[in-house]
Amino acid sequence: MTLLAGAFAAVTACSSLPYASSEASHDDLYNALGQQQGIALIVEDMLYGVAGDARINHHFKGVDIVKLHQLLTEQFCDLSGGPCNYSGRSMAESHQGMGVDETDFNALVGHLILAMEKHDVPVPAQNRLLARLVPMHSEIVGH
Ligand code: HEM
Repeated sequence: MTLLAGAFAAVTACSSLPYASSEASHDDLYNALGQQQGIALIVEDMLYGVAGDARINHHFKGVDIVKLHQLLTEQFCDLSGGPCNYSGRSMAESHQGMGVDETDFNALVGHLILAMEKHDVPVPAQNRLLARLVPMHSEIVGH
């Protein structure tokens, strides 16, 4: 298991903890990610990481990356308590038939972690965003 996958597994194991039980901490997370502009840069770097990763970039062949960047930015903004409403498809619908496995999932999350590191997002805030992605795992992997 890679270090990053291990880190994600640790987050998964802790996902029942009350990370963000109040609206205030939602807003804090949005701010810690650098608001709209910071999130857009994080998503951009994550997608560059994905594009350069031969383990997973075949999944993204032919995908409209500008649109994907816009939807991911909107989704993370929404999830972190920012002033956005995610307008894309459900995770189940958009990943249906893709055959995403555990390794693919951890690889993408690894690029997200690296992008957050690059933009100096504090580790507790990184973990809070990852914890909010955990419930999507079962809709994305194994379909
Ligand atoms: C935390 C994990 C993930 C999140 C939050 C996520 C989020 C999203 C979002 C918001 C979209 C846009 C939905 C739409 O088009 O309406 C999307 C599309 C897509 N995702 Fe993911 N995703 C995740 C993991 C993965 C993984 C692991 C892969 C493959 C390695 C993947 C491959 C794709 C592809 C190829 C599309 C474009 C689908 C299309 O345009 O038809 N995703 N994802």
